[in-house]
Amino acid sequence: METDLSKFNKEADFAAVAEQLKNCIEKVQTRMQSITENLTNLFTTAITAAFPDITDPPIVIALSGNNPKFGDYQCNSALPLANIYKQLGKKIAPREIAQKIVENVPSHELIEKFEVAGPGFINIFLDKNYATNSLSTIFEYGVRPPSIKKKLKVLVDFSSPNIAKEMHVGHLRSTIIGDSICRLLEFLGHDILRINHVGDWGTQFGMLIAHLQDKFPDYLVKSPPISDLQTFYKESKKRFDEDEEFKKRAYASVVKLQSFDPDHIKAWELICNVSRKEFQKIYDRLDIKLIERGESFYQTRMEQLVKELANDLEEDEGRKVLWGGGTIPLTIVKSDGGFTYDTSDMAAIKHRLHEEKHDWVIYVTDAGQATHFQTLFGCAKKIGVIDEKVHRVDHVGFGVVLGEDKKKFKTRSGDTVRLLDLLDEGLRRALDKLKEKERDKVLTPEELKQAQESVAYGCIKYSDLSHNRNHEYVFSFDKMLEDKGNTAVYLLYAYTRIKSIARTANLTPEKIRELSKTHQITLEHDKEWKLGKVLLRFPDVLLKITKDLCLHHLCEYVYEIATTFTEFYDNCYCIERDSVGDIVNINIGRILLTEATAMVLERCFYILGLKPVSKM
Ligand SMILES: NC(=[NH2+])NCCC[C@H](N)C(=O)O
Repeated sequence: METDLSKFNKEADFAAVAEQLKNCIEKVQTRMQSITENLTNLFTTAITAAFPDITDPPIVIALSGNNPKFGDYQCNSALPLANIYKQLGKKIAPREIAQKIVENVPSHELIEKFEVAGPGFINIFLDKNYATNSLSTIFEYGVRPPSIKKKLKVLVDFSSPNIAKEMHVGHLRSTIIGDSICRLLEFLGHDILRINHVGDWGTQFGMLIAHLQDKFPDYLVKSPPISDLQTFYKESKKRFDEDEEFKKRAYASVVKLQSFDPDHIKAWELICNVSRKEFQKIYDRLDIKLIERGESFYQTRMEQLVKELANDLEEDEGRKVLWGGGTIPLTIVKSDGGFTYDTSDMAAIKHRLHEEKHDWVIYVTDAGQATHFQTLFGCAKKIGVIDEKVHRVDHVGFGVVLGEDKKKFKTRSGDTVRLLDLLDEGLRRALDKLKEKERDKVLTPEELKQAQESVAYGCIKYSDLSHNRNHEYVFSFDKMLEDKGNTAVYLLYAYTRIKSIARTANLTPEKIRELSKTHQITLEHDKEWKLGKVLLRFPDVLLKITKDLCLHHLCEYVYEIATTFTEFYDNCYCIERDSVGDIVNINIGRILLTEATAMVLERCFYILGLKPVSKM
């Protein structure tokens, strides 16, 4: 390339180039490249250049199947393009289209070569040098997320149990799925607010407070002993159903509470605190961080909302409802003048999108509430609260939890399962499993305890996340504690095995990082290459999950890493020994690949809320 030096404004250009370079370096340091995104961009360029007369051409990039003959990725745009031309009355053979596309793809370090195959598939072969360099950056900068278009303010509404009622397995699912979504979006670099939208404001508080006042008249000066809120709830409910006088007082209490009468607020706080303590025990055990902002938070906003909506509300048998284009309306004001779950959700979404200016709000609840959220979103669009051009809202629904008998998850005696009991059982069963494998004989008591907790909580979280959340799911400790198949136990073991390889070779992670400066990951052997390519898909997997918020994609990916690693390890020596078992050779390139695998796994585990242990 020739440069006209007379036009070269040295300082300004130097500064511009330096700036560009700095940006490039920063990008490599903080972000990993998404192969699918890169290919999509390249093929968009190629197809628009080759076929400028087609607006919005189909860009279809997919992973090739298992046969290396078909390359690593495919562009399958030629066939649909041929169809578009056919409809326009032009006959062009798909193979010819494919050929023309290939000729127009700009050269890129990612791609070694293309092959047009069959009726017009474009097989794409990744470049090994690119792969080696890309994987090596992991040692220097760690496992990084892919680029995002814009840093978003995201609110995730999850867990959200109800005060004075039992937190049940449905809430456990919401807690696990919601936490994992937060971890993923945080890792991608978004700004996340984790909100526990607890049910702390319904009419049930009237009867609870009235009952509290009767049973512990000195509650304002002495904390009442109501550790067993369930029983307390049942007692007050019984009185509410049987005693007209009490019922009246209960209603009066709600009114007083909702107008913030200090004594009623005090009673309400006492009751909420009991539940809060119980919920926190679960969150601490599962290492879940959440900020409580319950329905009560919206009381004054609900009052305001009703005023603002005066012209949009319709009378319906004494109720005031809001239609949003769906089959049912939201009930904004009940016939007795009170507010509902709908009212608080409408006030909440307005607060979230307009006062707090979130770009994206995610609700994680059971699929049974799908209609509620559809209606909420429909109404919010209608009254201008959701602007589809700038806001994204998702209801992340999930199926019901079933027992091993495929019936609703219950204890043997038919009661709802207490979550703390469930976690305790997990701990017990995890310990049994570790003892069965005689791990108690090799681990220190401290290591054993860590392994026990990692397995117990890990298996509960993982079995939930690894199932497509849209389906119902059978809760089975036997299944989740199996050490074969896509289970937490299998994966945690796989991870410790991978970590032990370098340990056997006497190489610490620090030493391996040191070695990565002078040695390269090897991707020569078929199985090395296969594993390397799986690791490079990490950014793509994360981007895919941001679209449908289905974490099972990540679980499938983790499982694929573990099984591909096993294939590699069975075929490629990392450490060679002589006949008496002494180490005679360490293959550094393979140790590097092993460590990169462990690092990607660690990152995935983190997003899934699993805590790997290096010894198990
Ligand atoms: N904004 C919301 N509606 N969040 C979900 C609340 C879940 C509700 N408390 C329940 O137990 O079903």
